[in-house]
Amino acid sequence: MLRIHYIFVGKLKTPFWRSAADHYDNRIKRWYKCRETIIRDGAGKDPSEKIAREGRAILSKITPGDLVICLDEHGRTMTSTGLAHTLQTWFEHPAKAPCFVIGGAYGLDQQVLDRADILLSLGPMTLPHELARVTLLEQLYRAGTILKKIPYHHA
Ligand SMILES: C[S@@+](CC[C@H](N)C(=O)[O-])C[C@H]1O[C@@H](n2cnc3c(N)ncnc32)[C@H](O)[C@@H]1O
Repeated sequence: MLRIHYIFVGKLKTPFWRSAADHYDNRIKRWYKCRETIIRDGAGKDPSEKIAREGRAILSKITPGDLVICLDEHGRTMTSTGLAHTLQTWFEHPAKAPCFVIGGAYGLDQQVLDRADILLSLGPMTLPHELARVTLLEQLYRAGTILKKIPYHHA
């Protein structure tokens, strides 16, 4: 089964984000073996310390088999069809599995961004990390339906 790894900072605490994420996650899991790594929100009041602590934890969870895709509003944008086809090419790389990384409230540490193979933007506006997570999952579900020719994406 094709694999996807997620690294997310913080648990989804708000019930409606949790429920929306589960909705797409349960569908994606029919096709792909998904592994979710949750990084604890960095303790402390100083945002730069939090980001640095979270960054170290994220880097420690990335394995050599991960193709690192950091979600970042300054990254490259793709259409949903483009993501589907790109996902297909990532899946064809036998030694690597796509690993999607989403930061916490203050974003991702520069060292994590530097480790990324790809920076992927969901659009130029800044989303709360919970919504970025749900949007990513919906787009991965959509990509799966495009690849499997399931009538969900009507472009
Ligand atoms: C609240 S945002 C952090 C914003 C912060 N200003 C920054 O420097 O990144 C939390 C996380 O959600 C993700 N995110 C938010 N908006 C995004 C977008 N438009 N495209 C891709 N990822 C986004 C990123 O992974 C980001 O680290």
